[in-house]
Amino acid sequence: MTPDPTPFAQRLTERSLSLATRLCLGLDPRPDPYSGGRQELRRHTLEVLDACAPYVVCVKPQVAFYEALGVWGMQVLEEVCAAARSLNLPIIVDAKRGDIGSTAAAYAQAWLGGNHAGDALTVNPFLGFETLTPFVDTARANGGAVFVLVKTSNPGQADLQSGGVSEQVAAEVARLGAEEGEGLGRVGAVIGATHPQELAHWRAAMPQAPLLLPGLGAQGARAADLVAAFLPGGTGAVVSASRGIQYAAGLDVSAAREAARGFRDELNAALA
Ligand SMILES: O=C(O)c1cc(=O)[nH]c(=O)n1[C@@H]1O[C@H](COP(=O)(O)O)[C@@H](O)[C@H]1O
Repeated sequence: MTPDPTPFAQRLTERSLSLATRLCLGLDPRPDPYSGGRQELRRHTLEVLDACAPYVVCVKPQVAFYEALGVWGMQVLEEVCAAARSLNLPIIVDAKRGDIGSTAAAYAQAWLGGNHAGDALTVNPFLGFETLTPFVDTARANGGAVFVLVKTSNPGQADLQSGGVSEQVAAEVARLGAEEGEGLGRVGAVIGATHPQELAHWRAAMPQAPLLLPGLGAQGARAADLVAAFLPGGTGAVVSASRGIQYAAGLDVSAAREAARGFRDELNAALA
């Protein structure tokens, strides 16, 4: 698979502006709702992708949901990524990887390398900034990007992410972005959409970072509260929802489409 040569952030911006959307479709298939078994899960997930594609900037499969289904699940992930590619949808693989440098290099090769499943990857900085290098280098070589966890959406994030730790990670993201030159770079940041009062701060701290804001819908974040995360012109950030779209009304694919359309419209109205 030949990677798209256009830098990832540019792909996001172009698609965002041409389709007037800032929504990222999370695809996290859970086994419970499918009385028809695995094939129903596979078919439904692909149908939701197809139905929602016109309303979203990009797609974000969380790999845990596919890993939990074993080898078969990983094949479904490959299918989801192949379908997204054929729809020209940028793919953020949400795997939150991080390890010592040599292992990080293997993770980077797995998720961002030549046979990559995706274009961008969420990465965990807990093992130190030196361990981000293989991810950033591999993303650079493939036109991809990384999204570094800076301030996650969950209540328990405060245990480890307060006390200046997130500030240090943000400073490193900003430093890496500055190395890239002008404009949005290939090193982005994850900021939970559940922290609306902090968004202006994080946007200013990482001026060149594309931001990924998860937490819309099921975790209680609201589109109207997220404007401060965006750059002028309403670019520079994408907001993701998973359960709130795929399972908006059971397994009803039309309801998933309407949920995606609704989130898109709410984000656009907030930014108008
Ligand atoms: O990196 C992420 O996407 C992420 C970071 C974060 O801080 N919080 C968070 O919820 N996520 C992911 O975003 C998705 C949220 O799913 P929903 O709560 O169903 O919309 C899941 O795939 C989470 O793993």
